[in-house]
Amino acid sequence: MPRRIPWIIKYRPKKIADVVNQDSAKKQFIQWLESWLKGKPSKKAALLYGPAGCGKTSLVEAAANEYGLEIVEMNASDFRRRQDIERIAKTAAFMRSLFARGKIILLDEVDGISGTADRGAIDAILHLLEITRYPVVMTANNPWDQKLKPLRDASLMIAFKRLSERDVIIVLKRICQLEKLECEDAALREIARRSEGDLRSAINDLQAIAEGFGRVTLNWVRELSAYRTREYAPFEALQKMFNARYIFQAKSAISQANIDYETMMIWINEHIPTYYDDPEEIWRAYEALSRADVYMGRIRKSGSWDLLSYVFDMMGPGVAFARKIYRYKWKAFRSPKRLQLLAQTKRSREVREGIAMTLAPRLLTSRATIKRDVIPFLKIIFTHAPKYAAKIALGYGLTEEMIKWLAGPKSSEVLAYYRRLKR
Ligand SMILES: Nc1ncnc2c1ncn2[C@@H]1O[C@H](COP(=O)(O)OP(=O)(O)OP(=O)(O)O)[C@@H](O)[C@H]1O
Repeated sequence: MPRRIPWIIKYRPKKIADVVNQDSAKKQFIQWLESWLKGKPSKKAALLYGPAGCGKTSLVEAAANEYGLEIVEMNASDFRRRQDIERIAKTAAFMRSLFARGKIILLDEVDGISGTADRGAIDAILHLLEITRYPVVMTANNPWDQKLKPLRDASLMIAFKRLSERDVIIVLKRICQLEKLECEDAALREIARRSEGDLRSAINDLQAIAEGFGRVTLNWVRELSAYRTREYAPFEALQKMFNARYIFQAKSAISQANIDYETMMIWINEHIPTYYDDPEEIWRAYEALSRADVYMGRIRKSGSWDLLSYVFDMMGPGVAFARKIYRYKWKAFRSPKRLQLLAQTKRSREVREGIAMTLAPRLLTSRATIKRDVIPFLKIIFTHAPKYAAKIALGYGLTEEMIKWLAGPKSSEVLAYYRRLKR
């Protein structure tokens, strides 16, 4: 599959003038930025707020481009990690060296913090504002949560408007021209109407249709939205994914499965050989799935959820288009063995977890250590020394279910002593 650049990246505004509409926001922002560059900022931070996909981040990027500034960026999921805030704070506090470029510190989606009940993150940002030598820009869809009041008070508040259908159509038309795409006006109007002013989603729809069908017609726009409105059971999602004719069908089948994407990955992993029998197709499908797994690993490590779209690209289209030619094949996709095993052992794993949770605070060690080092010893004691085991169970407050789990065939003996002691 050729490497695909998302159009929201390819057609990001490069200059301030490319940011459609938002004249008042642009004016306020540039005045504020210039006050910084002259060394006399009116406020240390600006908080750009407004609906999704209306140009907040785009304006910051375009301005940075025009003024030759570097963007140091963080998004809300990073705010919970203190060391990251400190890393930014250090960057912000250091003197500008002779050759270093000026910087803008961008804290995207600060409204993500309000849900975390994390006062520490707000304090860390306020501290950053005290020491910064660079302009700090925050963005939010909804900055009105009570928890964000200290940030509002410390910032110049700049409102962005929801883009009109007309604005959205202007941008879509430009992209169609640059991509030399055949586009029906009615189709662009429909994409714009459905986007409700979110240009990001409108551009993504345009790209999905263009790549799927080569032409942008009203019919294809309707087809795409019909695909979006359903949830699929996993076996149904696999059927649709493997038999998809178009990239967007494979992708939406996966993203609309009614299970989480990690479980979906287990389903796909098990069923690649169910669907494919050509070794090269199997190899290519696993290659794509392993890339999805690599992206998932990066998301888990860094919290960069914007990579999730690539996970879906690899799991869905990547696996489905591993085929050499298109042919419809109906296959029965059963629940993966690994999931069945996990379901069978679920209760047992819960009891083991319960023992670890009960013992960890008493033995002043981690749950992992209890599971690794302590439980195996307890099992030996519970199966060989019932009287002693009963005393341990009583002393540590283990439940009868936990005793049965630890004692196995000796359960009745240990329980008899335990009940006697309890009386
Ligand atoms: N006013 C605009 N003019 C031109 N392009 C825009 C505009 N608004 C959005 N876009 C396009 O949509 C994409 C997403 O926009 P952007 O990241 O600026 O949205 P945002 O307002 O920061 O949204 P969010 O609150 O969801 O982060 C950009 O890459 C750009 O291509």
